[in-house]
Amino acid sequence: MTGPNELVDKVLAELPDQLPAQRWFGGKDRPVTGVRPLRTTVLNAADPVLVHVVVEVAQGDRREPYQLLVGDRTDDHDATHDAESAGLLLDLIADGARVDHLAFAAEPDAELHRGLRGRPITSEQSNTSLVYGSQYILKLFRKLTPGDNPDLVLHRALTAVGCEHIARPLGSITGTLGDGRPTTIGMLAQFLPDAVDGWAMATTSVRDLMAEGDLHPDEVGGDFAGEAQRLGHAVARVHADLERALGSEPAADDDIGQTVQAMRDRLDAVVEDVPDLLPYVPALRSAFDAAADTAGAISIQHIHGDLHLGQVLRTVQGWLLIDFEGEPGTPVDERRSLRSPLRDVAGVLRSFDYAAHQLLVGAAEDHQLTVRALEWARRNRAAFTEGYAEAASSSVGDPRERGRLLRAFELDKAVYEVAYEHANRPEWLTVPLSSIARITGEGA
Ligand SMILES: Nc1ncnc2c1ncn2[C@@H]1O[C@H](COP(=O)(O)OP(=O)(O)O)[C@@H](O)[C@H]1O
Ligand SMILES: O=P(O)(O)O[C@H]1O[C@H](CO)[C@@H](O[C@H]2O[C@H](CO)[C@@H](O)[C@H](O)[C@H]2O)[C@H](O)[C@H]1O
Repeated sequence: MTGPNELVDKVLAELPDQLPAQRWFGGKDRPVTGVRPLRTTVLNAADPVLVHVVVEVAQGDRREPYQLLVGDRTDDHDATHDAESAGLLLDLIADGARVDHLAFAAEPDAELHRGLRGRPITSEQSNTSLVYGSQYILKLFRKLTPGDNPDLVLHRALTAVGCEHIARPLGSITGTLGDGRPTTIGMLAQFLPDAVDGWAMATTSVRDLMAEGDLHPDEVGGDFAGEAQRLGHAVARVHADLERALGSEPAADDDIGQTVQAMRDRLDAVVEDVPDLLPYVPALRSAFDAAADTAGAISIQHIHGDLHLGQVLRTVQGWLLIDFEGEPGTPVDERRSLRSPLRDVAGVLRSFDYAAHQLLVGAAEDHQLTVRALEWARRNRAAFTEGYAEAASSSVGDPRERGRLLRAFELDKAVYEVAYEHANRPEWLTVPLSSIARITGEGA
């Protein structure tokens, strides 16, 4: 039998080669130059061996902490793939256990069942989520950001005001990184077994449309516009609940100036890594400048920060928003700051564009399908903004009346996506790039 220390040594020795293949590893854009353990905590010494490890991944000057769960039950020693090891984590939360620097806790009024086995969800994303029966989902944040994770903070705030469009938070795991700051490393929430994510629903609708080449989006059975409008209601209500829970304030001229400056800075940074963006830089800059000149009075508050169709779930009780962590590639202080809710609206609008065009990636040019994709995106974007306007709080108002600012947020998001796709899914780079070409009118 291999002991905890030997296992950890083996895993750490193999990690530099294995990281680039992990969906959750956010540094695929440059080589891993080193991995060193920061904290190693044995959660179970034997049968199954379960060790929590915080590692620091170095990529040249960039150094970032990630968490691993190491075990002896699976060939790759990733204990998140072992049902019994995953079950131990839930039991530790239910028990309110403390092991070394790790504090496991249930939320104050949550009554948790022990003894359930856990399985990783198949659609692995930036983090690793484990599902227990049809009851709970535990998200283990892979890249660790010192401090309370906005996902947990905003879920708690929304629960406190009775928000109906989120999954209830049920527990947490907190650790301590190098500087001694408590850091959220896991969040347990109510699992919605009947949920279908918005991306799956939207892309099914697009597929149905593409299969009926000569019909328009409002003529096919899988029309999504009604759902898009209801999603608009849900997003507006979550914004109103966040405002009720945590307040809002009018943005000062400085804030708008800084927001637009951050867009320009992001553009400068991304174009360095992705020269394909170069032809669009002048048009992007003037769209950002136009937003600065015309922003007028805007209200800022806590927002979702990375809203897209993969972050919304359709359940029998309506649309829910998940994953309030913000963009994984954005500095955490910016993610925790007060921002315009129009940013989230822009995120969903981008997502409709993605859903419409993803089937065309790598396919031969087909005029008919290109026109249908544009029609689908236009119809659903309009339905979503209409729904949002119907339910928006008075401080946010109708996004359609903030055209230039919304366009700038959309383009800024598309620039972020260029960086994200370059680092994670290079074959998808054409999706945000062709959107930028369309929106700025600079040709594809
Ligand atoms: N409460 C929930 N009920 C059902 N499924 C969920 C729930 N929360 C998340 N999921 C599923 O897990 C996936 C990943 O969750 P998410 O919070 O977006 O993690 P990540 O930060 O890794 O992107 C989602 O796309 C969704 O399919
Ligand atoms: O869900 P995450 O927090 O991991 O968000 C990251 O990954 C997303 C992709 O999984 C990425 O979203 C982009 O692709 C989506 C389709 O897969 C599309 O619906 C979104 O509009 C588009 O932004 C997201 O940007 C990234 O932060």
